[in-house]
Amino acid sequence: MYQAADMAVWQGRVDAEEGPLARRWHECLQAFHDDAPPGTALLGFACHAGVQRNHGRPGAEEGPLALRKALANLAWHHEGHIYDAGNVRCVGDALEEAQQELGRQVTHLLQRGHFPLVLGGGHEIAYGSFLGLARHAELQGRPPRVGIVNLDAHFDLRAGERGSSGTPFRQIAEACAANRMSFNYLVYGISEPGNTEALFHRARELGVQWRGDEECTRDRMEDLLDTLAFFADEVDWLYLTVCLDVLPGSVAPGVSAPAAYGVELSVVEALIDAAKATGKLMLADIAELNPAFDRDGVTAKVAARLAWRIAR
Ligand SMILES: N=CN[C@@H](CCC(=O)O)C(=O)O
Ligand SMILES: [Mn+2]
Ligand SMILES: [Mn+2]
Repeated sequence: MYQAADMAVWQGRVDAEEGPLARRWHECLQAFHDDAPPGTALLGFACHAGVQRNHGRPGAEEGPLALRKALANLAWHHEGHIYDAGNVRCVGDALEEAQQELGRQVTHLLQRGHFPLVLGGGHEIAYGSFLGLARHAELQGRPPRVGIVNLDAHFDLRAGERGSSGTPFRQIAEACAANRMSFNYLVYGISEPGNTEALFHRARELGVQWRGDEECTRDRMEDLLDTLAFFADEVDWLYLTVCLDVLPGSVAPGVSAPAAYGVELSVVEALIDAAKATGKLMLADIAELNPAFDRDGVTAKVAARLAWRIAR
């Protein structure tokens, strides 16, 4: 179900005596409308049905609201327009409908020249985001080669009849095969204890590229960035998806499955910057923010910092 933006959420401190350079997001963000000039469009995906189906800890349906509240007070260092394009809300267990609706909204934003930044929501967000990008490609009349860059402790390539937060990239792989699109998937931060051998096998079968959490360190940055650059060279468009459980549990406790090890924030930010620097980034989302398990709002703040950086 789609809900238009509730601009009452965008509240915070006003430093009026400092003039226009002291503005914050809540003062600059605009409600999306169909004739809005191209900009970054925030779209919430209020959903944890996939997390529930995946036996995780529910709470991520409140993620978009917590993320907006954390973004509201951040300093505005941005050029251009940023819009709140509302929420897609999952009703009960109607995950498939919610993903289809998310896809429609993402396509709508892309067709009008915007950069959609989708705020989750469980990682089931990825299937809906991708559907939107794939439909946009179809409407453009040429199927581009799309590369998916996932920052995540998990492959999320699980098998099974029903979709969940553990299956989106396997579903995307199947959708690509059905539409004669290549499946190009690169994951940074894979935890070996957090993914079964079956998942590593599936990743190999599908030609997935990955770097483990222990490899995603500052002293290996050159390799990490080279890998991203080679990957980006082979595709026309990039879709960046950030699963907050890629970060150490001490940095991001407010997720369904906090990481024992995790990738440090500075590495995550460098990878985000590198994805942006390719000039091919069409779409991004931030998944798994779960305010019910957050500590002092710190995970929401980290998620907001990443959204801030993506939008910059
Ligand atoms: N989106 C999360 N997916 C993970 C969750 C792992 C866990 O709950 O421990 C997965 O299915 O592997
Ligand atoms: Mn994960
Ligand atoms: Mn994930």
